[in-house]
Parts: sequence; C-alpha cells; structure tokens
Amino acid sequence: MISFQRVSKRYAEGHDALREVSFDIAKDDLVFLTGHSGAGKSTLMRLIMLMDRATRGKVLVDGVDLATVGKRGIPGHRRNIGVVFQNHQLLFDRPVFDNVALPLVIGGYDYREVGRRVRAALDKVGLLSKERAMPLTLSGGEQQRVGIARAVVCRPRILLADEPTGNLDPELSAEIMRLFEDFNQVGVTVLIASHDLALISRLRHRILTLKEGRLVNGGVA
Ligand SMILES: Nc1ncnc2c1ncn2[C@@H]1O[C@H](COP(=O)(O)OP(=O)(O)OP(=O)(O)O)[C@@H](O)[C@H]1O
Repeated sequence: MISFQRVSKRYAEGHDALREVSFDIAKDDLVFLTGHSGAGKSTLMRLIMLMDRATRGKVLVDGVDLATVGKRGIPGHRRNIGVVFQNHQLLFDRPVFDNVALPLVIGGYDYREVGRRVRAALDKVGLLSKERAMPLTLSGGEQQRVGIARAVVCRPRILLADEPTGNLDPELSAEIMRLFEDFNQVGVTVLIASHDLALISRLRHRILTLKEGRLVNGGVA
C-alpha cells in the first residue's frame, strides 16, 4: 500500500532529512515509526501526504508513483489518507460534531450523509454521547479520539498518526493504540510515528526505526 524505494529528502538549505529510505507497508499492516527527535519521521509522513516531495527515489501509494501526481491530483490523493496529530488541531469554538464533520463539509456531502457518517465515526471512537460537547470540556484522551473520528470520517484507506499519544498518560495511550488496531482490523493501513518505545514494543507490530534520516531497522534488506 505504501512503498518507499531509496527515498531521500534534502531540504532547501542542504539538510538531508531522509537518506535512501526503503520499505514496504502492505494493505493490512499496522506499522510503527520511531527514532530520535529530528530523525525524519514527520518528513516521511509529509511525503506520503504529498505535503512535500522526495528529492530522490520513489514513493508509491496504492501502486501510484507520487511523482506522477500533479498539483491538481493532490486533493484526490489526500482523500484516501486520514491524518491524526499530537495536538488534535481541533476547532475549540465548535462542538465535537462540527469538528468531525469538517472534512465532509469541505467535500460537499449533503447534510444527511454528514450526520450519518459523523455519528458512525463518533460511535467507533466511543464518543457518540458527546456530539454537542465543546472540545475544551473533554479530557485529553477524548479530544484525541475526536481527532481520530475526524481522520476516519471520510473512510480513508490509510491512516497516518504523528505522535498521537504524545500528551497522554500510559493508560490512555494504550487505549488510543487499541483504537488504531481496531481500524487496522477492518482493513485500514496504519502508520504511527511515536517516541514511546515502551508502549509500541509491547504491541507486537513491525517497527521502522529512523536514525539521522536513515532507516536502521524494519525496512527492506
Ligand atoms: N521544512 C523544513 N525545512 C528545513 N528543514 C526541515 C524542514 N522540516 C524538517 N526539517 C529538518 O529535517 C530533519 C527531520 O525533521 P522531522 O521533523 O522529519 O523529524 P522528526 O523525526 O519528525 O522529529 P520530531 O520527533 O522532533 O518531530 C530535522 O533536522 C529538521 O530540522
């Protein structure tokens, strides 16, 4: 589903954020991405989302070489990818429902379909009773689940999460990871960047480790 073939990324001022990175993630995989701060985790995810382009090498998503996707193809590409951030990036002046509905409203869905899909997504993350709540009245773990509901509301085939448990205690972090496992069970490809080695090594999924832009573990030999 996601394939990196000797991918390098050099930023304009000459810093090599990724060096010759190669790996394959299959459709039914849940994979963790780890490494020190600045190792290149966010850069790798940005390339998958086409927020940035590789300097060398090939990135393929669902068989499509992203170098062949032009500017106009980017929104269509991103519709297949749900993204979860550490700091949720919620709209704090809007209730939970509106936050989750946002991608559908932007996508031009009619209001009945929006309602149906938002409730289905909130149900999956266990927040159906909170649709009218304001984000600030929710706990950190609940806010993160709103972020996950928003990421899955368009039914993406790929879910990317950048430090999704960064602000949460161990118990809530484990709960959030279980949610990602649930989505993976129903066929969503999941890639999670995390510093939390203690947590991710317990979960027995493949771990890709970056060190100074190089993949040092979990990739292709
Ligand atoms: N837009 C940019 N322009 C120039 N350099 C960048 C840019 N984005 C990231 N970098 C650099 O590339 C390297 C990799 O950054 P990246 O954010 O991918 O690391 P990371 O592993 O996600 O780190 P963290 O865990 O701290 O988020 C860092 O040295 C960073 O300073």
